Amino acid sequence: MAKTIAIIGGGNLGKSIADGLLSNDFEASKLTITRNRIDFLNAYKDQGVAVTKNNKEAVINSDIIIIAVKPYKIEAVLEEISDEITTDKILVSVVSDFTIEQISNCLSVQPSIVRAMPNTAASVNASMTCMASKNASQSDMEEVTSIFNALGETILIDEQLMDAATVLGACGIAYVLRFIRAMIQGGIEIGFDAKTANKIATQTVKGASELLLKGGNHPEAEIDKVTTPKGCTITGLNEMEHNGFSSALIKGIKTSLDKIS
Ligand SMILES: NC(=O)C1=CN([C@@H]2O[C@H](COP(=O)(O)OP(=O)(O)OC[C@H]3O[C@@H](n4cnc5c(N)ncnc54)[C@H](OP(=O)(O)O)[C@@H]3O)[C@@H](O)[C@H]2O)C=CC1
Ligand SMILES: O=C(O)[C@@H]1CCC=N1
Repeated sequence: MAKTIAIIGGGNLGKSIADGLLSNDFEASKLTITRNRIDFLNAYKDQGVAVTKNNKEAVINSDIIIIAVKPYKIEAVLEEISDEITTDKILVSVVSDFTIEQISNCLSVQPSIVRAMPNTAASVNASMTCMASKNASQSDMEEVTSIFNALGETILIDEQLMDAATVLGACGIAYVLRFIRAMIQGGIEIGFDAKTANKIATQTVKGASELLLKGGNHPEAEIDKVTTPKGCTITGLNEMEHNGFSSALIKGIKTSLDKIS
């Protein structure tokens, strides 16, 4: 990760990426972050990151440009920086619902363009990042992959699945957090103080994930190990299903996808 990086749009996701990079000992002096309200980036400035409103300057000074503005702003930003984009730079867009072709159409020259869909867990190096490209050279793709590998896990997908990746991986953080919050609320109702319920719920979610990530089993195989016949787990689990637990999640995921596409 020796190249210089600009994050255009230092908001929630842009800052998560910056936090992940800096915690991986990426040199602050090689990172530029832009946004309009640069006061909100003082913590990065204090660490030696270049903080500016000037997108053109950020692009000129950087090898890899990560665009992290809201979808309705990307066209204007690409038009603004188009003259500064050269073919030796790598353009990475984490913007949802804006295709590689649309990005390409906003540029006068064609650098390697990569669409990446990380999530806010990039800040703690635990992102799931789905990536797609059409024109990136192998070495440019390796460069981008190494950045996102440092921030968590990466997989290459067909660009057609990028909206689905946005829902499952990026929105997914919110779905899981709402699940954890409900666990905590339930934990408090059955007797724990909020802090203890939070600790038990979060570590249990981490443990369940690790069982799948490290053990490689299907979730139901692990559930079978917990459900004693006539026991409290299956009784509670079935009550959740009677109330639409799995169905609510699946419907929510489909509704999120309908909203993007
Ligand atoms: N948040 C998430 O979990 C995820 C978001 N995404 C995608 O990432 C993108 C950013 O989302 P998110 O971080 O949530 O949004 P935010 O609104 O938090 O961040 C966007 C940032 O862009 C800045 N900005 C606006 N206009 C410009 C400009 N002209 N030049 C430079 N910076 C500008 C804003 O700064 P200011 O407020 O100072 O104007 C703001 O800090 C979106 O396209 C979203 O779809 C993808 C995956 C996950
Ligand atoms: O909710 C949104 O629109 C964005 C896309 C992925 C996460 N946040």
